[in-house]
Amino acid sequence: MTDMRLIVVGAAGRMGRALVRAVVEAEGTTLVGAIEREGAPELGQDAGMLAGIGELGVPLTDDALPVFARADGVLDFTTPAATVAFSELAAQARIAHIVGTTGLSADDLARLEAAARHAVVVRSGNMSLGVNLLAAMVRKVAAALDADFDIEIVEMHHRNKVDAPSGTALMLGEAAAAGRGIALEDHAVWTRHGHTGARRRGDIGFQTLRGGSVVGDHTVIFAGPHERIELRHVAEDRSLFARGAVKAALWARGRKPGLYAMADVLGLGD
Ligand SMILES: NC(=O)C1=CN([C@@H]2O[C@H](COP(=O)(O)OP(=O)(O)OC[C@H]3O[C@@H](n4cnc5c(N)ncnc54)[C@H](OP(=O)(O)O)[C@@H]3O)[C@@H](O)[C@H]2O)C=CC1
Ligand SMILES: O=C(O)C1=N[C@H](C(=O)O)C[C@H](O)C1
Repeated sequence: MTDMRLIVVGAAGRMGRALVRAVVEAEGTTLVGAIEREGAPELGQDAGMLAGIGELGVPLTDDALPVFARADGVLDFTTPAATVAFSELAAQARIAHIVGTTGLSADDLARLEAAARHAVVVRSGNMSLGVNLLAAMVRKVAAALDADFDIEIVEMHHRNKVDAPSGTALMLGEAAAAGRGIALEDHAVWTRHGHTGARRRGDIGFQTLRGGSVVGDHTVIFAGPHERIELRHVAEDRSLFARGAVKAALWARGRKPGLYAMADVLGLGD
């Protein structure tokens, strides 16, 4: 089979550069385009040079349309607004859209779902094997324990992260809620400050830490009477997420249009 032709959007970003390296390193994929936002200072620069792997002959451009027309898939770790716009382009071009962007609103998600009627969309708040396994474990543990065990989710990320809680923390919260058979939005506690009163039975709490260069730490705590279970994942390098995204693109090739999750790619679905 010929190589899958991939585009990286947001190619000058932290994840964008890791994605360029992952596409070049993977077997069966070729980088055919690198997109950045209009006015970005990196436009015209070579994607490989920016990613620290030498010249690839792929200059960064803000003219997405012709690039989408010659690709099979797009890897997108950008911003919610950009991701929604790229989902429409990917749907028109009928190419796979791999979405790692977090902080999407309900309206953004509805627009991704609409795009997924025409093309394959794989979306996950975390593309690593470890976190997707962790989510499956959290669901099982939450199903096995009753509300005598209080669930708290703690995450820490680098100082430049703009959304909170992290997409991964939300995923883990959804997994815990699914295990318990409750709706997360009815039980989530996003912040605590001041005289909060005692903890409400069955709530799922979120704590967000930001600082330094932390790639991504997540802990799910089940705190019961006289004992505590803590399930933890530590991401050590962004290449982890980038390799997951390339794996998702290869999995998406030739598949029916629809909205899929990384759990589908990894065979961890229900
Ligand atoms: N699902 C997962 O496994 C992971 C998800 N993420 C998520 O990925 C996203 C990006 O993270 P990160 O790389 O750290 O962020 P960065 O800010 O470093 O990168 C985002 C890039 O997208 C660019 N961009 C913004 N708008 C557009 C546009 N319209 N067209 C093209 N490019 C655009 C930005 O340009 P500029 O800066 O010039 O605005 C920037 O270069 C976040 O939502 C993060 O949470 C991160 C890691 C793993
Ligand atoms: O912004 C990041 O850096 C990360 N974002 C994702 C999230 O919001 O969970 C995944 C990873 O933890 C890194």
